[in-house]
Amino acid sequence: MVLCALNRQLLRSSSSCCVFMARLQTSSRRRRCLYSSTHGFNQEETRQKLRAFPGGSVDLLKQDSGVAVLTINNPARMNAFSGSMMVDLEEKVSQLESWTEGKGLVVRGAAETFCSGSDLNAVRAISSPQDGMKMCMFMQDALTRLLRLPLVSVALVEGRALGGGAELTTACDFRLMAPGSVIQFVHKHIGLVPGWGGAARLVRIVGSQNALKLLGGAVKVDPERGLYVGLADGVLEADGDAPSAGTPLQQAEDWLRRYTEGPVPVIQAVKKVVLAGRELPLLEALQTEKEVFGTVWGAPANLRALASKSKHK
Ligand SMILES: CC[C@H](C(=O)O)C(=O)SCCNC(=O)CCNC(=O)[C@H](O)C(C)(C)COP(=O)(O)OP(=O)(O)OC[C@H]1O[C@@H](n2cnc3c(N)ncnc32)[C@H](O)[C@@H]1OP(=O)(O)O
Repeated sequence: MVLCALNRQLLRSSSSCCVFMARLQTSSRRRRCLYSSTHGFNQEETRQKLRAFPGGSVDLLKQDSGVAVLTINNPARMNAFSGSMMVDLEEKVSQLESWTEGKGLVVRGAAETFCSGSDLNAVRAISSPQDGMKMCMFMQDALTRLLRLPLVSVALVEGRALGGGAELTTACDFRLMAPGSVIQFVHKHIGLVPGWGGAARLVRIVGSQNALKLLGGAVKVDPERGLYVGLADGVLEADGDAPSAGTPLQQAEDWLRRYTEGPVPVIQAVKKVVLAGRELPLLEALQTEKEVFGTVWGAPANLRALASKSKHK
């Protein structure tokens, strides 16, 4: 009887793991958005509404190394997200979802500061609660898909990452902080809570007690505290201390290289199996791991490695 139940569970998990794999592999335009009309959400309609709040840009540089750089670019507003930048972000995530040669991603802000969240002028102008919710759902979808990219991603935090900017750092696999930088979930100070998925991701990164402290206390997280609570994965060298270390972007790319060195299909497979382990119940995660394993077993990188005599350190 137990075996039958397990078989039924495996069958159920097999179908949902295929859905998970399909979600990872469908082309970006066909990818299912987190929200639909049943939630009162229409992505194209929201895109048009957001475009009514112009300013700044989100720029994407895809490099031959397989590492892309996404820059939040609105320095006159401390890289605050205008409405059109939210649309830009979603479009760049779509491009990255279709980038078959991608292995890594650095997310950073222009002019040596990260991002100060939503453009408060746009927030004030987004009058109706319904439109506020649509912005929230639009950004939750974009940031969830950013985190689900089959790329190893790192947020390069210089200056300040505030509000939605702090939430954006949690939509990357890792966070590197420059000396003097601050990640602060300031939402409480404006009578809000995170809305772009930052609370759900923060609990998974630092645990519920630390998340409650960082949100409830709107705590200024400097590099030392970031390392202590597990929000930061590394601290950059200060410019003057080690000129050989290079610019903050060079340091971030050097740091990322150890986790993206290798064939594209293998690095993408690594991210997919970790994603499954992070998001799925055990049996579905195991099924997805099996599916992903099947894509690399006997593939060129595997056969080349088996044919070579070199020992792996
Ligand atoms: C779910 C996300 C959430 C939501 O949408 O509900 C949010 O993210 S709400 C926004 C949360 N962010 C903030 O509350 C940060 C607001 N900004 C500041 O606290 C300061 O500007 C700071 C600390 C980022 C920088 O202070 P500093 O004194 O160094 O510079 P200024 O304040 O003079 O800022 C320079 C210039 O940038 C404009 N600015 C900065 N942040 C924003 C922003 N979020 N929206 C719009 N504009 C912003 C600021 O107004 C200055 O412009 P100026 O024309 O000189 O007034």
